[in-house]
Amino acid sequence: MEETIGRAVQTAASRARQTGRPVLASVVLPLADRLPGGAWAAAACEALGSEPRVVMVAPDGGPALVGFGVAWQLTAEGPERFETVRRDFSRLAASAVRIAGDSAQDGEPGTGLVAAGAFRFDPERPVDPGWEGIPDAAFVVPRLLLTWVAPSGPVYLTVNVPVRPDTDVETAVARASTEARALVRAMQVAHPIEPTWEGEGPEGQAPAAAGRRWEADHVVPDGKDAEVRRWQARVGLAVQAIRQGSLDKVVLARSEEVRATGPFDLRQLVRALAGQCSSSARFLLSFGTARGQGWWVGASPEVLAACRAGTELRTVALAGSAPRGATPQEDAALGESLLANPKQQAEHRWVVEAVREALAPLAASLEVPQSPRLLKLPYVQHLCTPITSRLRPGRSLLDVVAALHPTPAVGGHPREAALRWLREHEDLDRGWYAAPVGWWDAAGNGEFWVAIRSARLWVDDGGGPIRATLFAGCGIVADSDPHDEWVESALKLRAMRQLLAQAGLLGKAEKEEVGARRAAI
Ligand SMILES: C=C(O[C@H]1C=CC=C(C(=O)O)[C@@H]1O)C(=O)O
Repeated sequence: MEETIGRAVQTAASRARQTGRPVLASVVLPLADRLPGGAWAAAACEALGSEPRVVMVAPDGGPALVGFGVAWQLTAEGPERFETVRRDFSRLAASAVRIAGDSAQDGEPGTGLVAAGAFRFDPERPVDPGWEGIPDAAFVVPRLLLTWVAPSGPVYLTVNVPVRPDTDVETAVARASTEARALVRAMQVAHPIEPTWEGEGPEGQAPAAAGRRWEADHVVPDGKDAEVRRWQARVGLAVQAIRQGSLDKVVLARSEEVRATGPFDLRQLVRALAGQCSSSARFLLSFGTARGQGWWVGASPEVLAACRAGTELRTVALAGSAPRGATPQEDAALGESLLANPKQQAEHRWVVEAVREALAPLAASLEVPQSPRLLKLPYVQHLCTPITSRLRPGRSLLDVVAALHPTPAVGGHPREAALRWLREHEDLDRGWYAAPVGWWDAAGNGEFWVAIRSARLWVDDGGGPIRATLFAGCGIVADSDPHDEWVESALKLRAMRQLLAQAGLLGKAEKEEVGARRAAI
């Protein structure tokens, strides 16, 4: 290992001295042939005692990435944020020294040069204090990166070393090798963490736990009347604007502030994330804010764009929601009526059409099913249309992300009218909520998800309990009912409340509910 890292750093140092600019040395090493599913979380929890900077786990057995430290940072501001980080990353990759050591495969998805991070939803909206100092695009190339190409497939370790013209090669190699060895040792003793509950039953099967059907009186907490009224008034305004013809659909979001009642342990949070619904992409990013240390976590069911080898493209239209039923019969009936509901179908169709339109110049041969299917999650079921295609030559995943965001699943239709309406009426800075979160690599692979079912956690500089802001939104169309939309948003917030409860951050009542769910499954 040390020899391979040494070779890469030595070459990068010569290149850096020649050009007078920093160069990244990147080495990919196979770590083990096979490690059981769930081990990605163990690595993050046990390794080094240092906290992971990024955790990104694709749904349903896609690649899982756990990154430590920062070798390179890519940031950008403003509407051009997608193009800026794409260009900066391409430059970085063009000058980098890359070695796939031993029997490591060059170009395995999510190995080597990988940038992981998040974008701001709307750079044109004024920034609230909670998001102050956080760039509109914030990506890192981690110093150490563990990649599970598939849950029980090979595991790779990438070591990235930034090398400046004046870097002392010996010191840089020794440091990188020591860090890498410590991580490998930690991995050997790490115990895989299996998900504590998978969250959803197989499609068509009703969830086993009682109480999954959240009626309005369960989800409207005491003392929140004023908030409910404010929300309903805003939904009313949106419906009015739609009926007057200024837009067809707008997705209205709200947030919920929670103060932790238990101590914060990042390992617990990562464990809880591992236990989240496996048909959602799990992500965790740690970042510094003006207020102190922060984390951005979520379990999103919505793929914005995923790409393999620079060509194969996958996205999904996800919009239209119903609760889960308490019995298989009720669950199936709720699903059937969602599929047959013209309001929900219209809400969904705007997304499918917008995806078609946005992809037309970027991708060829779009495959779009005639009608949506159901995606069943622990508390809600959605209308879902998976879309596949091939990128046209010269186009990149970041071009697709820029073109798709925000889809009418999180913004509205027409896009610009919806964004203008939101800037004026939504009393919330979404920050990274509902914006693309994900990673891409130098070999044309990458995955971006829409950061819904997400929460921002932070601890003030002075210490004290962790605070969390949970986000959820609902698509509003001409015949939306403000009360139903409140219930729907409360159901969506449940995913993150459960996560916080499982991480030991929320109180007894939430924990008991999780306990009941586990017992029932
Ligand atoms: C905006 C969110 O959900 C979107 C994704 C699926 C279904 C949605 C809906 O039915 O409104 C939303 O478009 C959210 O969860 O915060």
